[in-house]
Parts: sequence; structure tokens; C-alpha cells
Amino acid sequence: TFYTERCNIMCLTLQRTNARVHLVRELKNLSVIVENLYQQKVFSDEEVSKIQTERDDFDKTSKILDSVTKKGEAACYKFLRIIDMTRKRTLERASVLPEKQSAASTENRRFDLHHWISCYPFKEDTQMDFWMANKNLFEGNNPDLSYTALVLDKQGGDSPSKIKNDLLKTDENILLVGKPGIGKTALSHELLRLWAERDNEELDYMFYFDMRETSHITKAMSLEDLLFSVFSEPDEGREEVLQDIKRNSDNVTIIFDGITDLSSSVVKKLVEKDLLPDAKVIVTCRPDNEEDFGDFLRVEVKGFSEQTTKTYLSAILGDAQKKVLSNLELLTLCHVPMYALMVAACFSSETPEDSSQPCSITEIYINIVRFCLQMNSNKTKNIDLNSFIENKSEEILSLAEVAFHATEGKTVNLTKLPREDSCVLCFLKSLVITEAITTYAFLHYTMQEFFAAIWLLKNPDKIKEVFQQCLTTEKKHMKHLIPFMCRLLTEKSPSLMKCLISAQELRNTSNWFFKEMINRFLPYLLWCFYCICCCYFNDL
Ligand SMILES: Nc1ncnc2c1ncn2[C@@H]1O[C@H](COP(=O)(O)OP(=O)(O)OP(=O)(O)O)[C@@H](O)[C@H]1O
Repeated sequence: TFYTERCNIMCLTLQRTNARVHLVRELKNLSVIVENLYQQKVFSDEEVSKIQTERDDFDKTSKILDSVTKKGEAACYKFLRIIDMTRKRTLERASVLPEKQSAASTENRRFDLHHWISCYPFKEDTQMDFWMANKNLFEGNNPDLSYTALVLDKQGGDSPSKIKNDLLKTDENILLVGKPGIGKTALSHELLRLWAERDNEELDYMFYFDMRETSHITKAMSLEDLLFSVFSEPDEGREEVLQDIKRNSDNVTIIFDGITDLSSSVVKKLVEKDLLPDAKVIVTCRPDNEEDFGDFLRVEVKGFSEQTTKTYLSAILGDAQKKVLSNLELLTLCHVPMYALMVAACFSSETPEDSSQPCSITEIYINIVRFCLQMNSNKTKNIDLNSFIENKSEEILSLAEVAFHATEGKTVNLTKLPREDSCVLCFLKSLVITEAITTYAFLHYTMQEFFAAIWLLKNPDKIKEVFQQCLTTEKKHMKHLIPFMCRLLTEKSPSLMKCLISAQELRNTSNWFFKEMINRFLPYLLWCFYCICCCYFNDL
């Protein structure tokens, strides 16, 4: 009864000429109001389009008010609640009046819409979603098997959920740093989910950019292009939304996930606070890229603790976890969630007792690649896995070539796609770039790096060039291929390479590879060692 009475009063109040006159004059950011009315099913698609065709803001506001009041009490209630929750943006404050006032302006001062709105006790408010929230990002995340081993440099020892909440609440810029596959992307998705689910009455914005998926970010772009070309652009009021973002930059959080450099001028300006000075910026990167973010709050992502690793394996493998627990090297590697996932996948299927178990990162990748191909080869009856891989070597190496070029270009978007019936599709996922463009990417970026290393070994004349690239600022990310190559060149089982590249070719490469690598990197390693010693003794 209380609700109905309150709605009746609202409907009447909204119709009162006094309030209406002021609303028509003072409502702004109409697109925010219309979008929220649409989300709350007060307006249909058709009604939204009609409002958008109105000539100017005055006509638009009149149309909104007319439509809402015609719909009755419940609609009026929702409308006023939206204004209440977004009033910082949608309701102009009456300006301070000069000494001499006309009769109308005196009336303006007497009637304070902010006060008027705040008289309504909106009790059952829920969180208001703004159209920027991309809900798809949160699908498939596993928030609870999480960050027991995550350490905040400044707050070690806190619980995972406290850490995540603190990360969300702090006004400081944040640098999430950690080795490949450790869970930086997963953590940034978690922050997005928490942001979208929290109870917050303020209208605010959060933007997420996967720096590898959206390679067009690296080209010079304006703030407007950056914000609206990756996310769905508002149907109308683009300029209005942009101005709101600029004026209220303290309500904006931007995540740049997987950053390797600041070659994009718009990203650089955002990181350096030349654009949106009060926005909070969250960056994720691998340890070799952190030097550009010295004044950020550094948070190291450390993966699973021993206990979490065991819980994870037990949840996925049940009794079969014993096979992993008995292999200490493998268990240790599984603190990296990416490796834990792949190990769990491989061990989830029946393996003969005497089959070799992976003991290094590359072996985990060899196993998962063989495992996926095994699944695929089961469709081809009576053929053993090695023969299957040999038969498909052309397709596999062609994917490896695409992987190499994508890695060199710091992107996950694969330009050349495999045939629709290709066995290598099992390593890929489709990636929606825009509504019109869909492409393919590897299931994980580290898998792409693994395939890139395979291609290099098939094309050894390129290896020296890559060694050189590793020492440059722009291409130093290529160094992640080297550990893969080292292991792939050894003859230890399980071998994937002998099915793809002849033993003689591999021997020819390994004859010079290790010597060349030491010559190239030893001076650099010695220099690093010297620097570490200096720091250590200075600290003492
Ligand atoms: N807390 C977690 N709980 C369960 N699985 C996780 C967790 N964190 C990461 N993973 C798994 O590990 C995979 C790799 O994680 P993620 O992509 O976040 O690593 P990353 O640190 O961003 O790697 P890279 O530096 O290569 O980009 C994820 O796809 C997910 O399957």
C-alpha cells in the first residue's frame, strides 16, 4: 500500500506544471535517462527511436516526461528513481543567482529539483547498469578457486576477497604484474565482475581493453575512438557521454590488459594522466614490461598456493590427482593456473601407467597439444597418434607460421584461418572483433607462443634475428619463445617435434643454437647479475 501511495503521489507530482517546467529546463544527459528507462523496460525500442528523432533537447525531454506520465505510477516511480540515482549527471544544479532577479528566476531558486527528488525515500534501489558494462566478459570465470597466493606488495596477508575489494576501491593506479599464465587477465575480469555486481548508486564507468585483441588501439586514435570503437557505441548522445566522462573522470576506471609498451599515444596519455586526469588506470603486464609504470601501486599476482593447487586438482581430477601429487616437479609447476588447467585436462583422460609425465613447462604444452590432437585423431579409426601428427604436419606447421607472425605483431588476432575441417581448430577460439568482424585466436596467448617456437625451429635461419629482437625494447616480448625452443630441441620424450621436423634438421639446429644463445645473452645475464649484486650489497 505504501508503495502504491507513494507512486500515486509521484505521478501527480510529475504532472504538476511546476515540477515539469523545471524538469524540462534542467534535465541533461538525456541518453543516460532514456537508456536506463529502456533497461528497466519502461520504454520499448520503438519509443526510444521516437525520442531520438525529436528535434532538440527541449522536445526530447517533453517527450520523455509525456510518455512516462502516460504510463502511470510505476513508470513515474522508476523515472524519478533513475533521476535520483544519476542526479550528479542528469540534473543541472540551479546556478547561484545574481542580485537582480526576474520573477521567473526567483521561482527557479525557490524550486530546487535536487531537494524535491531527495524527498522520495527510494528504498529498494538496485544497482543501475550502464550500457558500458560488457557482461559477456564474466562468463566462465571461477571466482572462488582464486587468489590465496596473490600478494599485494603493500598488503600481504589479506584474504583474497579483501584484496580484490581493496583493488576496486583504491583511487591509486594499479599495476598487476606476474609471469605468463599466472592469472592477471582472470583477476582483471574478476574486478570487472565485482564492479558490475556491486551496490552502487553512483553512475560510473569501467572500460576493459585486451591490448592483444584490440591491436587497432596501437594505432594513433583519439579518446573518443578508443572508448567507443571497442565498446558498443551509444546510439545517440555520443558527445554527451564523452563530455560526461571528461567532466567526471574521477568516476572512470580503465583496464589495459596485457600491455607491452606505450606506443599508442592515446594509451600513453591516459596512463600519464594527460587525458582524464582523475581516472583510475589498471594495467596488467608480464615482469619484463613494468618499467613504464613506476608510480603505480604494484601488485604481484603469484598464482595458486600449494593448498589451492591441491583443491583445484582434486576438484577436477578426483582420485586421479594422485598421479600429479606424486610428481613433485609437476605439482610445483601447477601453482601457475594455466599449467594446472592443462595438466588437469591431460590427466582427466585415462593414460597408461607407464606413460611419461611432464616435468617442465614445455612438456606440459607438448602434452596438451598431443592430447587435443589425440581427441581429433579418434575420429580417424586405426591410426596411431604419431602417424596422425605426421599426416597433418602441413596443417600444424601452417598454424605455427600464423602464430609466429601474430606474436611478432603483438596480437592474438590470426590473419590466415585454417580450413573449416582442419584438425588444428581444436587449439583456437573465435574472437568477435566487431559485430561484423569475427576472427580466430589461440585458446591462450601462451599456446600461441608455443606454436610460434615450433615454427622458428622449422625455419632456423630466422632464429638469430629473433635473438636480436629479444634485446630490443620494441620486440623483447619475443624472448618468451626461447625457453620453448630449448626444450623442443632436446631429444627427451615425449617428443612432438620428430613428427613435424626431421631428426637431422633438429640436430643441425641444436649444433649451433645453444652456443649462439649463450654468446648473445651471457653478457646481458652477467650485467643483470652484477646489478642485482650491487642492489643487494647497497641494501646491506
Ligand atoms: N584464479 C583462477 N582460478 C582458476 N583458473 C584460473 C585462475 N586464474 C587463471 N586461471 C586459468 O589460467 C588461465 C590463464 O590465466 P590468465 O590468462 O589470466 O593469465 P595471464 O597472467 O593473463 O597470462 P599472460 O601473461 O600470458 O597474458 C585462464 O585462462 C584460466 O583458465
